[in-house]
Amino acid sequence: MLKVAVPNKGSLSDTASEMLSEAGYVGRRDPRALNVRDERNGVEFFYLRPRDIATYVGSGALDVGITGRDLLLDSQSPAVEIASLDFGGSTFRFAGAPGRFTELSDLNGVRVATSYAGLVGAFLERNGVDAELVSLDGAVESAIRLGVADAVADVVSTGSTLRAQGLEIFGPVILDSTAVLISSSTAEGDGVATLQRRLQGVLVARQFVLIDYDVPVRLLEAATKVTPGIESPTVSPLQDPEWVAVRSMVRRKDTNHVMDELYAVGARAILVSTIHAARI
Ligand SMILES: Nc1ncnc2c1ncn2[C@@H]1O[C@H](COP(=O)(O)OP(=O)(O)OP(=O)(O)O)[C@@H](O)[C@H]1O
Ligand SMILES: O=P(O)(O)OC[C@H]1O[C@H](OP(=O)(O)OP(=O)(O)O)[C@H](O)[C@@H]1O
Ligand SMILES: [Mg+2]
Repeated sequence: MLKVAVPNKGSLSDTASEMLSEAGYVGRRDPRALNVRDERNGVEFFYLRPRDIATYVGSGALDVGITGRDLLLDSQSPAVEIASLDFGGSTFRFAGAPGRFTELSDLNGVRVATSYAGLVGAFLERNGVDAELVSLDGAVESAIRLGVADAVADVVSTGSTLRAQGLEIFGPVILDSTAVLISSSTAEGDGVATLQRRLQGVLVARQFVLIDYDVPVRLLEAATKVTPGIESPTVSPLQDPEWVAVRSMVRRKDTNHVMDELYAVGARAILVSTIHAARI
């Protein structure tokens, strides 16, 4: 059985479980269950703290897992990222009192609070900065006001936590993070490939829509430039020999722009439908 680690709490847990369920796997009914066996798919899910997932997967105790790229790097585990899952996006940044710091080298000799000491320590070392790390469990933005640090390094999503504390981002981006699928460097085989393909299919179904339209044959080339699809658009004959029907996949976020452009080119009867599931 393929052993898969899933976040049991925190920002990544709901979407990770939703994606697995959309990919056809059995989820947990009891929110406190620590593991669930999905016999039909030959997978056992282990619900673990996101911070611990890279440790379990890196040790080979579990085959694959869903966690954050920042947590994977922080753990310094030998697990490897095998796919980006396109949710839980954040950046990892330094922040301090407005005007106090302008560049990375200003951190020499100061105290930096973080709950990602592995990630931040490695970044500072790579960049030749000698700062004192203060390791905290969370809510690190309070560390400056409370006097235990001069700067912080933390996850920034909307930036509202930093703003609320009156702190200002400075210095380079430490990391762009997202939820990722990780595997033990030794894990391979059909189970992992199937899981990866299924999750990829969920991403495609979430990110793309299907667009259908009719267009005069003489305008086909211009129209298919707007909707080139993933491989190539499907073009079908219509009863009227001067018109064809076209079907193509389009990024969901571009839908309305694409419809406007198609209409301007001369396409008509433009219909958009959602994709329920996909295997690309
Ligand atoms: N506000 C956020 N928006 C998006 N992703 C986030 C956010 N906060 C944390 N993450 C991501 O979630 C992962 C951290 O998981 P974690 O379980 O620690 O989440 P959490 O929300 O901090 O939970 P908790 O603080 O309750 O432990 C990291 O990969 C991080 O990049
Ligand atoms: O940029 P924002 O949208 O404000 O999000 C960033 C905040 O979210 C996370 O905090 P969380 O709620 O996980 O609390 P924690 O610091 O205790 O982990 C993170 O540690 C930041 O503090
Ligand atoms: Mg947190």
